[in-house]
Amino acid sequence: MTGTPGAAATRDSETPQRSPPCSPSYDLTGKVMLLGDSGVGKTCFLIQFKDGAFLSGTFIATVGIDFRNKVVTVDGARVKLQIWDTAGQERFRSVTHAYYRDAQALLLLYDITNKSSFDNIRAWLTEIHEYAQRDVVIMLLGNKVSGFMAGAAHPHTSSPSASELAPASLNHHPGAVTGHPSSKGFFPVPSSGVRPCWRLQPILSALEKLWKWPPSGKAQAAALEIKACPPC
Ligand SMILES: Nc1nc2c(ncn2[C@@H]2O[C@H](COP(=O)(O)OP(=O)(O)OP(=O)(O)O)[C@@H](O)[C@H]2O)c(=O)[nH]1
Repeated sequence: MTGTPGAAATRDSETPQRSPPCSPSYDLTGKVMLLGDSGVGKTCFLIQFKDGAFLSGTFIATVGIDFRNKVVTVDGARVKLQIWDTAGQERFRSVTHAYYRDAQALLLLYDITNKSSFDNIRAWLTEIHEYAQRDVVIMLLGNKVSGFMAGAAHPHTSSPSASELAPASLNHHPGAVTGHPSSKGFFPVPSSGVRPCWRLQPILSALEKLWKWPPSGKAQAAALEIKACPPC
């Protein structure tokens, strides 16, 4: 005789008893990565997204990679954003490259007070084109807007043109994304133009919803180039 005493036997013709499936607390999920030089504010950006707080104090560089989830409701759908914070330091690049492949959106940050962080955008784009999906949406975000006046010309938007950044497909959002107190009154605005692929739209809408911090004030953002949706 085989079998475990007391165990319910199940014949092929019978449907096994299963516990009801857990209903996830979201309808859609999207993987988003934060990229950019060390010190541009990626970790602060993530903390601001997740907890609505600005991480001030001593700068502690990220080691490797970390992520946080945030569920945002967009048009009645619950979108779970899995936001990955990567280390900006060169020595961790081989670790972070492995995570690019299944990301739907990449937020590429630079520090508007640090020109080299902007100049390095091109190098970041080269890496992105090598390791990320071809149709990934890339958004360029200018951080640390302290002292930057709403509507004023952005220090670095005049230098690179869309064609200079090509073949990257970017939405350019200078803004106070990390919520530093001196940056209040600014936030990136959604770009207009070609709508991204329908598959990515809920994820982008969720991101844009998160960006609407703080609720008052607006910064004018220049859309350098907008990604055309490849055929699905
Ligand atoms: N003035 C100002 N400082 C900021 C802002 N965002 C971040 N910082 C500061 O910039 C420093 C670096 O921030 P992090 O978020 O740790 O930078 P990071 O890009 O994650 O750096 P790595 O982990 O090395 O890649 C910290 O001292 C922050 O307090 C901002 O909007 N304004």
